[in-house]
Amino acid sequence: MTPAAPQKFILDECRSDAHGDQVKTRMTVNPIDVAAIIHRLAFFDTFTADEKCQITSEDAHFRMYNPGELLIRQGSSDRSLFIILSGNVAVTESAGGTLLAVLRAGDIFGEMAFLTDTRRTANVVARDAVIALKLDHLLFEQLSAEVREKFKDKIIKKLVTRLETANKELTRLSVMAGNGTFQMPETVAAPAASFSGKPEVPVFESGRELIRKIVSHTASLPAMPEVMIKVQKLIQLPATTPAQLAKIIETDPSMVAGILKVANSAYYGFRGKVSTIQHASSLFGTRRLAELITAMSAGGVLGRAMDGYGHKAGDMWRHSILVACTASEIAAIVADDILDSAYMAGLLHDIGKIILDPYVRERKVLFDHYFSTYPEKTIQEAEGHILGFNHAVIAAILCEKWSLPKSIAFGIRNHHQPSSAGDHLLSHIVHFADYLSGQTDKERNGKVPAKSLDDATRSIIPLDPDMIETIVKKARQYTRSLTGRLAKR
Ligand SMILES: Nc1ncnc2c1ncn2[C@@H]1O[C@@H]2COP(=O)(O)O[C@H]2[C@H]1O
Repeated sequence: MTPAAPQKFILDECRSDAHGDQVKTRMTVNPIDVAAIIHRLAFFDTFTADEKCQITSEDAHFRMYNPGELLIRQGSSDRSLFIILSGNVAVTESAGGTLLAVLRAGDIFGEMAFLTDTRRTANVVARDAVIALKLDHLLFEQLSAEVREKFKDKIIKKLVTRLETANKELTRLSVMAGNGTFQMPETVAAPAASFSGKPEVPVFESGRELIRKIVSHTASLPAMPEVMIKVQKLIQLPATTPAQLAKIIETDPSMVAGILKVANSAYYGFRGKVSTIQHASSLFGTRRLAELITAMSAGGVLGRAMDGYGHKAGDMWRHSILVACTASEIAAIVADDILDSAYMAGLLHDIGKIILDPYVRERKVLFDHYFSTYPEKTIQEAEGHILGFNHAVIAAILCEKWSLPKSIAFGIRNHHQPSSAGDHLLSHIVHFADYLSGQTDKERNGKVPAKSLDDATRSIIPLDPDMIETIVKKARQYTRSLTGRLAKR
């Protein structure tokens, strides 16, 4: 059956002006095109050709929206119903910016306010160029009783499908949170959305959506500290001297004090008091000085308190320095050509947590419940179950933004499952260093679950117990000399 094409057809293109107000431009569109779209959409398959013609009459409101344009604002009180003819829209909720759904051609939205005369429950934003049929009450009342009934049937079907999707999402979350054995806490197991108001329970984006969101917002990720950038540039040049490195920090009194404190610590055991940065830099030499400045400059980013992970200010910085030193001590034994990379990868191995912290905090109830069910599980296992990926995976995004060498990004990416990195030595070194540092953390704070050492790492880096004891001792002293305290999570 061929649908009757409307006689005349006008599209309103909506744009935001400089003040953010919506302005409409009318444009004529080939009616055959829209009639063809409507004919293809399953949504209209129960409508007769005459009924389709009624809908696409000259009074109908077909609209075009640009990518990013707001079709519905949460809390507003208009009551139109929308049917997407082409393009995609995102349904989000204002409080946490959570993505509730992505709707496509043939999907209907705005039915909640349309049916119940309540305020809009979510925002609806065009993801790309969208053409939609917008039916307000006036237009709806002008349609024949049969057509109105068919619309109502479609709305009911959509609501049923949406409820099924919400139920499936809840089941998926509970399965992800523990291979089907982990039960969601009461508050989370409640129905995801009542459709008569705000969702009672937060509906979180899937792992894939979350990664997409993070990747599309890289501008908001922390920048590499200025001092670190300068050090990285200088150490690429073979002729760089300790004095040139010292110049970077000599106007920063807290950095100078930090370097002098390390120079006078038991870890280095230099003879006599070191009281100038020039003296300290000549004693340290280029590589050690570059490491120290890098570690200190990372304090601003790594030293933040992280509510989601329960790290107090300074906790992660101390742990990172412990892993950095342990990794470079291991590299000194097994591959001294990657000493610098080992230190850097060790220092930044947990940097993905900085990006994930707000999302972990948002899902705190899930994490708390996971750990109360499985106290021996590690944070990366909890992330895998709840988010679908762990912080090491997400660290690669920041490594790219900071233009770090690919090998460092790869070593960080694989530090929790080094066997997936084959014989990539840096991945095994960072894993070994994190494992040994985890033991220090556990000694200091019994609540930290023990990390296990991958068998592949054990055979690729066969350290004997004496070597391990020496490495751990040196790394603890080094961390103490830099931070004043031992690493503690
Ligand atoms: N979880 C959800 N999944 C899909 N669409 C939704 C969801 N929550 C709200 N919406 C749609 O977003 C619209 C916002 O305006 P209304 O509240 O009128 O109607 C709402 C629904 O059509």
